[in-house]
Amino acid sequence: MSGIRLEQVTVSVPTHDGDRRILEETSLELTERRIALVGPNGSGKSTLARLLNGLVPATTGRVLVDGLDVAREGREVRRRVGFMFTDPAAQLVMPTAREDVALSLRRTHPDKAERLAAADRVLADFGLGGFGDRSVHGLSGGEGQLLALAGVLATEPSVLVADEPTTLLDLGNSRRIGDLLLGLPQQLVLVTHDLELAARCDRVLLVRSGRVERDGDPADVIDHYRVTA
Ligand SMILES: Nc1ncnc2c1ncn2[C@@H]1O[C@H](COP(=O)(O)OP(=O)(O)OP(=O)(O)O)[C@@H](O)[C@H]1O
Repeated sequence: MSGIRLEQVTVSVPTHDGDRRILEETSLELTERRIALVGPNGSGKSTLARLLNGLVPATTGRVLVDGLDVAREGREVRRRVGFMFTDPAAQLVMPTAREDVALSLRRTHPDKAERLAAADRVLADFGLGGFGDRSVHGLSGGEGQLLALAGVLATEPSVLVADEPTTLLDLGNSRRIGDLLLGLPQQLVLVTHDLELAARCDRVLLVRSGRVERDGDPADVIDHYRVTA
């Protein structure tokens, strides 16, 4: 299992009346396979998640993934850390489903014909067998999220960070994607408002007002969140 380490990390953003701290000093060691970040809107969950692949830079402190400093070795870190957005439209960039997955396979399959054939196999593995020629814009929310997950996993990341991946989905698709994510062999860092899903993780962090307020056993942390929400 890979290891994520935050060393005295803060995040501040510039505003019209000076810098605003959106993540207070945070030090963490994340080694469990499935980790959920829960907490109120605007508490800093996405900020914490985005630090892990450099989408948000640390203002002070360091973020390390498998010993690699995200600020210095961003390229190598992004190879290891896949990121899944709430809205699949944010990450589906090619015209068709096949081409979109193929884009993720560039490194492992330099030959184009082989790459497209491999993309079809990936689509079939995700239950999207007949979708190769479909436009990425014409997919339903659940199909789009499945395709986004197929694409990010095709890059063979050792960590998957998923920012509210089930928020836009109906109950059935939400379960399907949730089950898929929790069953992955990779380390998963999941931002979610779905407390049932969070409860199935190995560790839960409650983020509130830019700090990790509780951290540990899912049932304990979720109970605390419920009574203090
Ligand atoms: N680039 C930015 N510039 C200014 N403020 C920002 C920026 N990014 C985040 N913030 C603010 O930082 C706070 C934390 O945002 P963040 O997106 O991390 O919260 P969150 O817990 O993921 O929220 P939600 O559950 O609503 O998605 C919010 O008040 C947000 O408005």
